[in-house]
Amino acid sequence: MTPVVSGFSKLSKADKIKWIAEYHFNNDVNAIDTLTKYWNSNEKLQKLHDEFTENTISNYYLPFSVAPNFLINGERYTLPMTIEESSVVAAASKAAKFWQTRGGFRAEVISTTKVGQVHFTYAGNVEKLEHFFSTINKKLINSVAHITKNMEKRGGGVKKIELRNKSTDIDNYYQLHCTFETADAMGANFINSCLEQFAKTLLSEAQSYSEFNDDEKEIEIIMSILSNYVPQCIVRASVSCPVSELPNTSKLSSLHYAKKFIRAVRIAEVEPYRAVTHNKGIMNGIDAVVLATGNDFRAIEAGAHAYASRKGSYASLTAATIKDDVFTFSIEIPLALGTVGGLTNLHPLVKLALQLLGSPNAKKLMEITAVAGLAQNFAAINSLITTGIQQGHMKMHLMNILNQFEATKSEKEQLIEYFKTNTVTHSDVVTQIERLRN
Ligand SMILES: CC(C)(COP(=O)([O-])OP(=O)([O-])OC[C@H]1O[C@@H](n2cnc3c(N)ncnc32)[C@H](O)[C@@H]1OP(=O)([O-])[O-])[C@@H](O)C(=O)NCCC(=O)NCCSC(=O)C[C@@](C)(O)CC(=O)[O-]
Ligand SMILES: NC(=O)C1=CN([C@@H]2O[C@H](COP(=O)(O)OP(=O)(O)OC[C@H]3O[C@@H](n4cnc5c(N)ncnc54)[C@H](O)[C@@H]3O)[C@@H](O)[C@H]2O)C=CC1
Repeated sequence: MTPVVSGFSKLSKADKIKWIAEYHFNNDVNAIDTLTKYWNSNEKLQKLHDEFTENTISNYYLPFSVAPNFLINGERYTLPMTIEESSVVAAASKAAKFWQTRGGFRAEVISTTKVGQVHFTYAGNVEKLEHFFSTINKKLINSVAHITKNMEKRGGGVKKIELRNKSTDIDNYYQLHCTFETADAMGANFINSCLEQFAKTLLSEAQSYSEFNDDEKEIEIIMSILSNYVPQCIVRASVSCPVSELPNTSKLSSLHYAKKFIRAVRIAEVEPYRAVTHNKGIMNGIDAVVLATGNDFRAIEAGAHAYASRKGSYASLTAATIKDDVFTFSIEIPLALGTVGGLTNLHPLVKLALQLLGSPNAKKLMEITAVAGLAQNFAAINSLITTGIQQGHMKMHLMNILNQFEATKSEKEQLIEYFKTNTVTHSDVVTQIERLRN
């Protein structure tokens, strides 16, 4: 068994690798070589990456791709996408190309309010707590003036603080439920700093509140933290066109296509097993743009899936309709994104990604990202209701399988040609490689 290590965090990078090699790889030089060959030859750049997180021993590459032809609110964009899965970028590009000749995507930010909470316990008279809160509400806001001063100049800051009584859920449990505007920042650090100060002010004011008895003064702060559930930080995006402009083939008329498409979305509205996969497809597009622009994809994922469950069961984040012979496909999703803060101004590729998008503010990035999700979902449903998902997905995945078998350039060329007219399956790729090699 690997021994317990103490002080690992304090070892140099070289010593960390030495330890890993000794206890996990039997000092195999190949393991050390794999870790070190991903280092950047530019020492300054490598140091920057080392310092993004802790105990860094190497870099983990993901492709940095682009999807062109996105027409959004009349402007043309090339989207940066960072994702490991084949066919996602191709699918986004295909959807963008399709819709750019049909008016493009429309997108609109509905609201940008974020939430944070101070969770505390208070064992005493509720009316007294409510009265106490009304007397300190302004003091709470004033106590964070040093933190909010610059944010207010940008039009942000604390919007409101409410006292919420949750004691029917958990004995003596209350919250300061606070709302914020954070301008172009995602806002986690800003909100958390404000909340921790609210908690301190709450405690100190309780100590000097003469109406409280000694027990009531013993408010206990459980925790102060922003919420990644942001149902008031919402963006909406849509595409629409006459039904007659939708794809049509000898097997499927445009009208039949539209009805089948709507049925596929309806299934994701009522059937959670389908909804989760449907929304996973949406997140293929969203996460790729979120990662490329240096945003927190865990926060985005958690918030999106919570929103998908807001009506009591997990459902589709997109909707589709036909009205007056016009097909409309839309998405509504919470996206607490930032174009400042976090890694946005630190990671050279993130900076480049934001420049590629024309240096958007947070609202514009919300619109672009929602569109990436909608486009991805359109491409996936288009495949699902026509050819099936495997045809296109496996066409894109072919190169990965060929690389797994270390196919030569000539083998690749021959097999790409062969699979132009044959469906790609893992087993047939193996058979065809063996055929070429024997
Ligand atoms: C894969 C395609 C796009 C092929 O589609 P196709 O019609 O065979 O592509 P094409 O070769 O005719 O090219 C048409 C356009 O597609 C794009 N395109 C095409 N190939 C490339 C490429 N190599 N690199 C970059 N872009 C590409 C590109 O825009 C191109 O235009 P062009 O550049 O030639 O003017 C299509 O089959 C498709 O959209 N499939 C859906 C794929 C998908 O959704 N993948 C996600 C992974 S599966 C999953 O995770 C989620 C899912 C699907 O389960 C969700 C759900 O169930 O809802
Ligand atoms: N639960 C969660 O989601 C948590 C996330 N985080 C992390 O926090 C980071 C995001 O926090 P932030 O406070 O956004 O980042 P941050 O603290 O790095 O930077 C944001 C700061 O930039 C400044 N700023 C400059 N120009 C601005 C403008 N135009 N608009 C707004 N602010 C401007 C403000 O001082 C603002 O507070 C992410 O890295 C995230 O992963 C941290 C804790 C918890």
